[in-house]
Amino acid sequence: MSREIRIATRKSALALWQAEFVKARLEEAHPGLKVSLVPMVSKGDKLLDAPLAKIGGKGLFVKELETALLENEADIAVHSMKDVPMDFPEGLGLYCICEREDPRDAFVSNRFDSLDALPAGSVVGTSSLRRQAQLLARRPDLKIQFLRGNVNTRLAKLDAGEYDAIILAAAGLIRLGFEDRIRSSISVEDSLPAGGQGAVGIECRSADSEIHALLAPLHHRDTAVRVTAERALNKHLNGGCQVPIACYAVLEGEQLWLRGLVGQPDGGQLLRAEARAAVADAEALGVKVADELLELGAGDILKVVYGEAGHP
Ligand SMILES: NCc1[nH]cc(CCC(=O)O)c1CC(=O)O
Repeated sequence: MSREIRIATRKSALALWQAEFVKARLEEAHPGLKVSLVPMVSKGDKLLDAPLAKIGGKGLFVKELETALLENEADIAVHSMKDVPMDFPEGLGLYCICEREDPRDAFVSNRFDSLDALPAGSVVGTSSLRRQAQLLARRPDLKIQFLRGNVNTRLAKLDAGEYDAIILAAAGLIRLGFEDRIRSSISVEDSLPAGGQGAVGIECRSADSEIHALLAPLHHRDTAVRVTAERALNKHLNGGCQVPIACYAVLEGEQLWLRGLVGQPDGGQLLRAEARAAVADAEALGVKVADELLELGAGDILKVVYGEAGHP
């Protein structure tokens, strides 16, 4: 194989880890293949200090990478599936989803072992409305304080004493070698994850069949069907990881079980729905659970959130 594969990637530690992971897997699957990284600074990284929901627009982290693909400056882009918008620009698509890492949220603290061990009034850092809604529903006494930045920055802010605990995706911590910082994993029952959490996906040009074939050994079918159902739910609710929508699918044999949740950011109300369907109906399952959430009143909650975040 004479061709080189160029991977467009953000420069954050997690993005670089994921790009290096895909590079290593590609080299392993295709001995002799040349794979290189094309690091770029994304608009989301430049705006790391502003609340994401307020600067608005899904996929802030993704756009620059897509431009590089369209302008043929790179061949593939590696994404956290949780951050990938539902729709792709003309000429691009998602052609590979790798095996999912731990999908749960993780409780990280230097003083306490778990959420339940936090004294009343403790300060918990997260800027995810999804995490905030579920935390406050269970522990209305907690104070949620805004926390952004990449994984290293967030841990540094915890260590500086600004928070009693912070909540992060377990997957990011594990990938970056910070597994020992996880004091307890929060069950999916207590904190339903964001759609796609823990999974890495690969975007490339739709016409580049040579790349599609090279990516095939990295594709993990079980993860892909689960994430397909989750993304269908998100898409139907016009959601992303910056809104209080959670969803999580698991396989029970050849049957998919999808749970979804929409919550008021203050935890006052959590709407839940779930359903099962055959793997072949993954997308329809996502739409079905989303529709059930809408019937329960999810639209009213999301209208307020989108309004505040400046969405249409
Ligand atoms: N929204 C940021 C983001 N996007 C992906 C991950 C890491 C975990 C994953 O792959 O889902 C994180 C950090 C976090 O939420 O703690």
